[in-house]
Amino acid sequence: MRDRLLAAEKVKAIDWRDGALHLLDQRVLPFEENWIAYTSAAGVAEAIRSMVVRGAPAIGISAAYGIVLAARARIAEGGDWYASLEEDFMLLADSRPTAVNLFWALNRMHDRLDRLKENADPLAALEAEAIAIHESDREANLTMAQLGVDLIRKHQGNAQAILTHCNTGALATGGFGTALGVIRAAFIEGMVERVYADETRPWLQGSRLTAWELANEGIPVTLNADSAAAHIMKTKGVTWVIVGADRITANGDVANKIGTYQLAVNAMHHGVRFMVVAPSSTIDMNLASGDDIPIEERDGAELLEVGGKRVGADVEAFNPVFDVTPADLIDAIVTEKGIVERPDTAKMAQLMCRKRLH
Ligand SMILES: CSC[C@H]1O[C@H](OP(=O)(O)O)[C@H](O)[C@@H]1O
Repeated sequence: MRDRLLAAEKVKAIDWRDGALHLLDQRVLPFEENWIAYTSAAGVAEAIRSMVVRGAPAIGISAAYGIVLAARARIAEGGDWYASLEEDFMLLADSRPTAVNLFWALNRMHDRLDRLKENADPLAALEAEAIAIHESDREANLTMAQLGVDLIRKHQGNAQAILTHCNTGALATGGFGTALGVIRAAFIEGMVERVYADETRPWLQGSRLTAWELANEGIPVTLNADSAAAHIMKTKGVTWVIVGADRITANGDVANKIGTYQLAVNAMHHGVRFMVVAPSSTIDMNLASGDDIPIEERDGAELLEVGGKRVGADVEAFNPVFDVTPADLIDAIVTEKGIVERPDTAKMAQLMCRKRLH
């Protein structure tokens, strides 16, 4: 199956080349495909904050390359570059609060720096680490896609209709996608009749990004309002809700795009299985439960405007962009280390002790 999946890799959001980080500007997709080149940590931090690049794994990968850019600049400045680099680590860490992949990637880059051998070339080491983070996410995507398909086969044989939320595809990751990677693989294996994609207000990752990715590959996708999801589960033969994650805590609670929690409640009510797909870089064993996850609130203008056009009255707008789904509403968490069905603290701890499967 892996070869079939590799052949299906079409879109990418991140490109490290000629010593610069090139990001596909996701604020203007699907209407424009515009790449922006970044050569500074400050630029990458702003790209993450303003969602030029978004998606938990993609944010972490971009931040890792941001540290390479920062180290190059600090070394060129002269002086104690190691100390001054801390400022760039903090700048990138402050870009968005919820996706733990950002902090996982920055910690991994810092750890590489701290393990530098005497007389080693710091730039070469940091660049190799960032590329390894990128490549390992791509590999994790492929492993999770195969595991997710096996899980669907185990429970359904064929997945008639799947509902998904936000964008968890190539645009949110280092390659094939997390939840959307499972959906892509299931389609390739002839197991998907239709994908229902929540538009995912207010930033419209579903209608602008997921619908674009799936339509480009001939995967049957129907766009729906977020508020139609429960009715679709009730009337359209949906067998799985498959979503991504931005942070999974030690007990299996999952922070993901706002609207995920209500999908899980509705899935439980309608007997629809609920799958979360995320690499282990999304698992934060330092947090006991989802109550401790910082939930990003963005500018209310994102609710009051679409495409720069006002769509709401002049009132205060509350715009939390993530919510937390409790573990007891989740049927399975699929990672590159394996699957946890009916997650709990003990099972999550066992998972994190495992090696990657591929
Ligand atoms: C592959 S995980 C993508 C994850 O990130 C999204 O959030 P955002 O678009 O705000 O970065 C959403 O929560 C997705 O599930």
